[in-house]
Order: sequence, then C-alpha cells, then structure tokens
Amino acid sequence: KAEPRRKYPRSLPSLPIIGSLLHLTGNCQFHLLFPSLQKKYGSLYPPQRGTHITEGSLYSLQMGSQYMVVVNHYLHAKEVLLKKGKTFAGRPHTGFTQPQRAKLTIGPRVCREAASLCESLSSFQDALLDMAPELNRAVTNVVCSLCFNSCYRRGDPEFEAMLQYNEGIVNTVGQKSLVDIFPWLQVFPNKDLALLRSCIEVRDQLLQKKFKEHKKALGSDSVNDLMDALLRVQLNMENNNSQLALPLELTDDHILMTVADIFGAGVETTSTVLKWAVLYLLHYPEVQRKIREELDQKIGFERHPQLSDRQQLPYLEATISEVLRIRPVSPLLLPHVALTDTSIGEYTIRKGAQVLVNLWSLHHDEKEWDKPEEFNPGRFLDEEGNRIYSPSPSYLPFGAGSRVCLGEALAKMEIFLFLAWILQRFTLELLPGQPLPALEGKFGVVLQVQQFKVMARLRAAWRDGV
Ligand code: HEM
Repeated sequence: KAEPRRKYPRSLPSLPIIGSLLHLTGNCQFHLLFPSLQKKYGSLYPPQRGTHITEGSLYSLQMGSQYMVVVNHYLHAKEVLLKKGKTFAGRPHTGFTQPQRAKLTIGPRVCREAASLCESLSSFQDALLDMAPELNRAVTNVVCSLCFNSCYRRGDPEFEAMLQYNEGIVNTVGQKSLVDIFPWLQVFPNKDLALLRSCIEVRDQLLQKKFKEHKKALGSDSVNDLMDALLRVQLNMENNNSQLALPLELTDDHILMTVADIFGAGVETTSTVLKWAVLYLLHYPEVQRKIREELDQKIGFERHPQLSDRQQLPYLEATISEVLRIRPVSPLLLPHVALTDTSIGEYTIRKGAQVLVNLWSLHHDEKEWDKPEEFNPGRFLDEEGNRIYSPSPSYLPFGAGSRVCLGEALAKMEIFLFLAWILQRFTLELLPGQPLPALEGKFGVVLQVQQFKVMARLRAAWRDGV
C-alpha cells in the first residue's frame, strides 16, 4: 500500500548554507517581521480546505542548519501547545531548566514591596520620573525574597549589583541570553559580549555567596525560600540514592542555574508588563480613572489592597488582561522543539524542527479581535461588568499546556497588587504639552518598552494624610 503523501509547511525562499537569513536581516522586530512574511508569502498559497485558517499561516524557514516552523493561527498554536503538547515539549539546547516548586507565602511579600515602592514614588512629587528602575527594584525584591528570603533596601550595594547585572543582560544588544533563548539569532552579529560576560560574572558571584550561606544554615527544619527547598531535595536524594539502581543527582550547579533561571524568567517579564500598564494608563486616562473609581468604591482609603480583593476589582483585572494581550511580553513564546515526527494541521513536521508560536499574530488577529490595535479592557468584561477570562481562544499570554509559564500565578498576583497600590494613591500623568510616549515595543529577551517619564502625583486623600 502506498504511503500517504506528506505535505510540508511551505518554506521561505532559501539559499544553501545561509538558508532564509536574507529575509530576516535588517529587521530585528521579529514579532512584526513574522506576520509580515506571512502576508507576503502566505498570499501565494491556496486557501486550506475545510478550515477557516488563513493561507500560509504555517510556514517554515531554514536558519543555517536549523529548520524552523512559524505558527500564526490559534488552531495550530493549540495543537502544538495542548493537543500535542508532549510531542512539542522539547526546547532548543539552552540550559534553561525547570524550577522546583516551593510553598511560600507570596501576598505579604509583594505587599511589603508595594509599600516601599509607593514610598519611593511619594518622594518624587512634582517631578517627572522614570518609573522603570523603581518597578524593577520592586519585582526583583519579590523574586529575591522568594529565592533567598532576603529583601534589600534601596542603595544596598549587593542589590544594586544584582539590578545592574539584570539590566546588563537585558540591554546587551544581540546578546548571548537572547541567543540562548532563540539559538537561531546567533547568526546575527554579537556586539556587547564583554559587557554580558561581566554581568554574568556578577550574577555567579552573588549566587555562589547566597548558596554558601544557605548551605551553611541548612539543618533547621524550616524551608524559607527556593534555595532552601532545592537544597533539601538534594539532601533527600543523597540519602536515598544508596537504595536506587540508577542514582539520581541534583548537583550544586543545577541548583544555582535553577535559581538563575527563575531570575531570568521572573524579573524582566513582570516588570515589563508593569511598564506597559503604566504607559497604556497614560495613553488612556479614562481607563485609569475607572480603575481608581473601582478602587475607591471597593477598598477606599482606610486600608491597603490585598490579594483577596481580586474578585472585587474586575475592571483592574480586565485592564491587566488587555495589557497582556496588546503587548505580549513573549511575542514568540519560547521556542518549542518537535520530539518526534508529527504534524500541525495537515502539514508534516519532522522531529527536531523548532516551532515558534507567533503570539503577536494570535493577539492581533482581526478575525478574533474587534479592532485589535485598540486598547480596550472592556473585551474582558461582560455586560454586567463581570470578568471574561478568555474572550477568544486566540489569547495565550502565558502559553498553554505542558510548557505553560510556571510563574503565571505569581506574575498575576504581583501585577495586580503593584497596580492596585499605585493607583489607590497616585494619579499617573504627563506634564501639560509633554508628548505621549511611544507605544512601539522593541523585540528582545522580552518585548521591551521604550524609556519614558511620568508624574506620579499623590492623590488628594493621601496628600492630606487621611
Ligand atoms: C507577566 C509575566 C510573565 C509572562 C507574560 C510570562 C510568559 C511566559 C511564556 C509565554 C512562556 C513560554 C511558554 C511556551 O513556550 O509555551 C513562559 C515560560 C516560563 N516562565 Fe513565564 N512569564 C511571566 C512571568 C514569569 C515568572 C514570574 C516566572 C517565575 C518566577 C516565570 C517562569 C517561567 C518558566 C520557568 C518558564 C519555562 C517553562 C518551561 O519551559 O516548561 N515566568 N513564561
């Protein structure tokens, strides 16, 4: 019996050795480049029979020796992430490891940081301020508290070193960490490797120091942070290994890299969403006003917002969902790798292919979203003002399935509490005549916000010390 004919995703025109590279040079905004390639090459292909998937929404590229498939429709994305989640659960070789879970109290740690953030903002009255370092500091401190149970004051040299390390890694153009996440980027020139190397050195020294302190203190029964939890797992493994035919091992390096990965995954993502949120609240003052009205009504001025208030503040929650839609921090998710020969839709996918889910396209698909370029938290609310968690299947800010973001719950808690605290106390404004800051993102480790300044003006109730 003849084998069924295989049908592979269409490939971009490709040259020997460099593959499709010429199509990608000169444009580093990859989340935008991929939809434009889809438009350009997709229109050459016939529509797919029996589905409403647009033509060419799945195509392939050859990046040097790497074969990659780009997914641009939610039906294909769901097939990759959910239906065949296990098959596509591979990651390119990057050293990006999965963290262990630890049961830690989060709400009070975030509230403590929110209080300190608000204190900082209060000291900048009547002056324009770049909130990015303040937001970075707050989010970094939450992650520090979860990983090492340490919390830093402003100006602490160890903390400043850590912030600098993070900034260095994120801002290094064409940097190694981006190449780590998207290995195919290594074909582009790498400029600031020296800066990057020194940042990684700072990171390693800090992690080593924390690690030694934790190892020394291990003995008491309490598990206060992720490092404690990992060290305990290591100890249990060592104690039980003599009974196993194939001994398990959690090395010191595994522990250090796991904590480093949590930093990598947990700081820049969350602080970037907060920056996008502030930026959109400046562009849409009526949205900001509605959130404040909701806060005044449900919480008032007598107490601080808490995690348990989330149910009561649907408009704030809807605004956060809309920020995550319109400016997805990971516009291409992280790359997946097919672990076996498989398929997406009617197309054959070979084992080893890298699959990029273009979340930007999913979140801006005109067939799924009414005026997708418009910022409208109302999409996430029904007529009575109750939350709609996912108004379209084309909404996946944290991915889905077996490779879904592990920090989704933590990130949502942080974003909610930080914004609730800020907006309960401050009005975020521009100076009269100050132009609105740009809404275009910059593709990088995350979809970065361009630098901007804002006035965080204490609201009357707080100025008068109510
Ligand atoms: C708003 C903030 C965040 C967003 C939008 C976000 C989004 C994502 C996305 C899209 C992925 C890739 C999913 C895929 O490839 O299918 C991911 C993976 C991951 N995220 Fe997040 N993330 C956020 C915050 C965090 C935080 C706070 C942590 C940890 C503290 C974290 C830990 C991780 C880890 C460990 C992975 C890799 C999971 C795996 O490979 O199995 N993320 N995240």
